[in-house]
Amino acid sequence: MIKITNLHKKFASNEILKGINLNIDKGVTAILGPNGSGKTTLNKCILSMVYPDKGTIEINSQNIHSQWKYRKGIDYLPQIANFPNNITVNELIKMIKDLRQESLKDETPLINLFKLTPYLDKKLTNLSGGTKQKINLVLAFMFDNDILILDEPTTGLDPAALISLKELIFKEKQKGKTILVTSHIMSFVEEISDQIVFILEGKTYFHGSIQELKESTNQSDFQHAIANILTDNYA
Ligand SMILES: Nc1ncnc2c1ncn2[C@@H]1O[C@H](COP(=O)(O)OP(=O)(O)OP(=O)(O)O)[C@@H](O)[C@H]1O
Repeated sequence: MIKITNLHKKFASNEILKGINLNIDKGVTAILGPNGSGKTTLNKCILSMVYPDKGTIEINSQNIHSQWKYRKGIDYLPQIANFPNNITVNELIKMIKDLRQESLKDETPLINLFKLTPYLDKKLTNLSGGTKQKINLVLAFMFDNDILILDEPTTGLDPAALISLKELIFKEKQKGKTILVTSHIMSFVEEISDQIVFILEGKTYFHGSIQELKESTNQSDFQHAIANILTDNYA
């Protein structure tokens, strides 16, 4: 379980998180909110890639402040992955394995799932955006930790890869993992999520199930429920 209490973060005078309180349980939790609302910043605080100004984050009842070992227990798909462009896919996979030095699943089923075999000896610079994203997904799913953070996992994926991604997420969820997903694709969010967190103006505006969100916004359709929050607050 991830427990976030009174989390604040600002960049210079730009206040992004203004007192986030959240308890994130096992299953799939979607972190939603408008562009720039702080979803990636929240993910990075959980990973200690960004240090909060105030507040605490506990993972399995341990405060992560000044800790680093806990990060080995989190698999992460960044929104933008910057790897050296002149190495091959095989070299990248080996590099990440060497860096993380931990038990991992065999990546071959993931390579097959995303049909990446023809690309293994190609340099990253020669790959399309969608193919790079599939490789990033392999890198995120090839370890087997209890927490998985996926920041915009659908970016650039073709429909077949999108189905494969959904299957993967379901499989990992069945294992009892805690999975955080950030996405602007509401149909995807609706299919995979158990819980929705909506961040607005630095605070947790809503946390609950999709059904609860529909009821609280008086909408029968998920996409309209989300749109309703935005128009209510920005119209
Ligand atoms: N390292 C940084 N330095 C300065 N400002 C930053 C930094 N990281 C993020 N920001 C700012 O914080 C705000 C929130 O960014 P963040 O990426 O967390 O939003 P987001 O909700 O993930 O957005 P999107 O939906 O567009 O991906 C933005 O205004 C961004 O410019």
